[in-house]
Amino acid sequence: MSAFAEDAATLDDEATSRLVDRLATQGFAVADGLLPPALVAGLLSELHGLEQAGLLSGAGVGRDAGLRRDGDIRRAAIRWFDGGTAAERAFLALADGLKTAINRRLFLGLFDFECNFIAYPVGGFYGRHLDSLAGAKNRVVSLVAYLDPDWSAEDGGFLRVWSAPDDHGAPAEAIQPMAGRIVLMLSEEIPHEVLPAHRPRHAIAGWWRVNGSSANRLDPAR
Ligand SMILES: O=C(O)CCC(=O)C(=O)O
Ligand SMILES: [Fe+2]
Repeated sequence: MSAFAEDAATLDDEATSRLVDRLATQGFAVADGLLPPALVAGLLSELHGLEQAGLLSGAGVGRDAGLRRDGDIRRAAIRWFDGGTAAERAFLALADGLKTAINRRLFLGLFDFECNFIAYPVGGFYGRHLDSLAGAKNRVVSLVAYLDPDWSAEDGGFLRVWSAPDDHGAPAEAIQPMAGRIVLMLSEEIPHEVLPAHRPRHAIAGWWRVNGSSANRLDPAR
């Protein structure tokens, strides 16, 4: 019955290879139109349901350890995917297709994928960070997907990205979190931040990791 049957969601080959090319040359890449609109709507309504049911954690009120740990850098609430809905499974299937395309182009040996919903309240933000800390070779490529329709520039919440860990100049790009837009970043290379959102902001963030045995041989052939 769902409009996003798992097997119906396939990636457009050309758009995917353009995206992965830009990831390879630039360290990050943005694409619109790869996620089917019905899937984006389904994921947003799932996230709204989780919010209403009080099933997100770290909602910015300082009650749990996770929030105390990063409360200064992030004001948002999350929920890990458990693959329990058709929308999650369809998204994971698309992520798997992206993984194949990235591995083919960059030889990164991406292996598994973890991902969470993120809900930023009004005033929510995420300070500048790298998704993978130096020395911890875990997260190699980051994927962010945006879910909110009609996001305007006045709504804030831009994702600012820099081109290298030691780049403290002006951001390379400020990405407006439009519904259906996805962003890929090399997790160890691209610092990024989420500017304060002026309306509730809904996203998915996921990370591909390498498996243990290849974790010390990260060498994008470029
Ligand atoms: O919400 C976003 O745009 C980015 C989220 C992010 O950077 C993260 O979860 O690591
Ligand atoms: Fe991040």
